[in-house]
Amino acid sequence: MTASTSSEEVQVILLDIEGTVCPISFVKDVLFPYALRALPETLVAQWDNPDFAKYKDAFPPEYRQSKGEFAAHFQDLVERDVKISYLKSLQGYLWEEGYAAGHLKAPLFPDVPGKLHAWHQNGVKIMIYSSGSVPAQKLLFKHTDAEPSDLTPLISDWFDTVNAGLKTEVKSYRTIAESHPEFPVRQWLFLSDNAKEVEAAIDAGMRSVILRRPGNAELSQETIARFRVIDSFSSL
Ligand SMILES: CSCCC(=O)C(=O)COP(=O)(O)O
Ligand SMILES: [Mg+2]
Repeated sequence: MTASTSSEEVQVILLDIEGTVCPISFVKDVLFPYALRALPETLVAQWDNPDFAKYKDAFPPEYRQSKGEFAAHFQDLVERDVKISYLKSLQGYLWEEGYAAGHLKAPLFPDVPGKLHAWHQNGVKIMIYSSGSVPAQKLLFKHTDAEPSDLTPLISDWFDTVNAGLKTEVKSYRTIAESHPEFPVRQWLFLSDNAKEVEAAIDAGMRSVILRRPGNAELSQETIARFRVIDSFSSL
């Protein structure tokens, strides 16, 4: 494969989601509002359901006193785009029905499906690392606008803030690489829109490239000077 940024072959492509494989607007303007709208009805129906306890009880006790306080805290976290695991876990649960009913479908950047198939065919492992929960990641890749829509068979492993840690921390990338000791860390390539994430991955020993996608925040001159920046997976 040609994803190499040096002479050694890349064996694992580790992918961010938002701003890398799909537009930020899908997450911020479609997924987040969908979960906000679904929450009140879900709280009424599920508040005392033991199956819902794993989502509810993960919230701090001070926000579990009433449905109103719970919903207000949820909304505050979403508005501040806080990447905290108890929020991400509940969002994934709230999106489930939307994907199943066909109301949600992930719009991938046009170069993404073809490249995922090509990497997979060439034996390169594709893994995901997103702040979105692993169940939410699987929903997104199962329900894409690609043909075929379900791309989950192409993905070898999934990482989030629960099983790996925060995406801006070097130790998270070490944890991920160490979970697949068959691939030395220098054979991993992490693709993300976020310079802090890319820096952390490089500090952990991975290779890493920044995606500059339509709708992403503008990159600083310093970022452009320090890191390799591409506009499409076709450049790899
Ligand atoms: C798994 S789709 C939802 C993505 C999400 O909730 C999010 O916060 C995006 O974070 P990313 O790490 O993919 O940029
Ligand atoms: Mg991102």
